[in-house]
Amino acid sequence: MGCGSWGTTFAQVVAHAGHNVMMWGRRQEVVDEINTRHQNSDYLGDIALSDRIRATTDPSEALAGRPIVILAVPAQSLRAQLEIWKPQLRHDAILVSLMKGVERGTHLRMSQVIVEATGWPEEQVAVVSGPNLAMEIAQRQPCATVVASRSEATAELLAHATANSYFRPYTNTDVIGVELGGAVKNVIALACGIAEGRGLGDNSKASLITRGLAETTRLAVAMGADPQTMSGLAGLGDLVATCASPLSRNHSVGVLLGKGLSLEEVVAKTKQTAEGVKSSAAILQLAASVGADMPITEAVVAVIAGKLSVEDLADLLLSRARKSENK
Ligand SMILES: NC(=O)C1=CN([C@@H]2O[C@H](COP(=O)(O)OP(=O)(O)OC[C@H]3O[C@@H](n4cnc5c(N)ncnc54)[C@H](O)[C@@H]3O)[C@@H](O)[C@H]2O)C=CC1
Ligand SMILES: O=C(CO)COP(=O)(O)O
Repeated sequence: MGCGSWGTTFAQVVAHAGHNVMMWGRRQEVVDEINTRHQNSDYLGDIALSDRIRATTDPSEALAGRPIVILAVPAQSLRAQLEIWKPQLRHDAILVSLMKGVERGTHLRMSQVIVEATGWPEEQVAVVSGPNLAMEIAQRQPCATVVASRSEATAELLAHATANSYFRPYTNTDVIGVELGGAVKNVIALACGIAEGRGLGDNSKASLITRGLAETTRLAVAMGADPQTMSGLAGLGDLVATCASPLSRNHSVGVLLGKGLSLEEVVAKTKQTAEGVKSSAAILQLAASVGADMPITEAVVAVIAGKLSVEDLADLLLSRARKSENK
């Protein structure tokens, strides 16, 4: 459900794992191009899509009778979409989130939004998160990911359904850690992009990545996650990929902010979803509710809100009281 970069690329992953896939998209021209030319040129250039993939703008055609439903719309639109889609879902369908965000207002992770909006049991919900830049995967470059569900059997089933010659899923039952790793790395990537846009080098970015992992871990553990998840693919793995890659939309938004563009100017230039822009404040509020200190996230939220200039960001972080690294 969603014909953007990741929805389309993931459909290709599933097709290459040997399954037929029906995609739902909002725009008729995108759906037509997938069906007739086997391409989604707006998002994936001239990548050839598998013949196993078909698309429709009709949600009931996409959903009716499907045993696995994969959700790939922007995080902040998920709840409204699920309210429309819920009546068409097969009662035993497994619902899978590909999204990396936290809902504004409720501070809920995407799997929690799914459970709340559909009434589905947690055991029928899974999430996929890891170092998975869509364009690299569309080019069949090898990578790994994490498929997480409260139910080991659900995670196993989905790993089986998605594993192919270039995509290696690992299972995990720590849904909290996997989802928070994915959501917070977008905020740290914004910070790394800002540093890059300001002309700072690799020491600054490595410091942000490492301390970013420390604050992600603080939040995740306070929410009940396993700290080991944070040194895995959905934690460190995705953080490194997103903070380093020019393919990352969050990273790219940060670079433009760092170069001095206003948020409005950057948003106007950015066609695709950069979840960190909208999720960062929700993540900070969630952290405040459990007493987790997240100084990099706080600084990014202040930049996005126009309360801190990019020139002052590094000074703010460096002027904090010194402390022990491991506390
Ligand atoms: N692109 C990537 O490399 C990866 C993206 N993700 C996550 O996947 C999720 C989706 O991202 P992408 O597919 O990359 O985004 P995208 O911006 O490429 O595509 C989003 C899709 O959702 C549709 N859409 C936009 N607003 C909508 C609304 N209000 N209601 C319904 N549909 C709407 C768009 O038409 C588009 O088809 C995000 O949470 C992102 O963080 C996760 C891993 C990799
Ligand atoms: O989540 C991603 C890679 O794992 C994609 O990152 P962006 O959303 O910043 O492009």
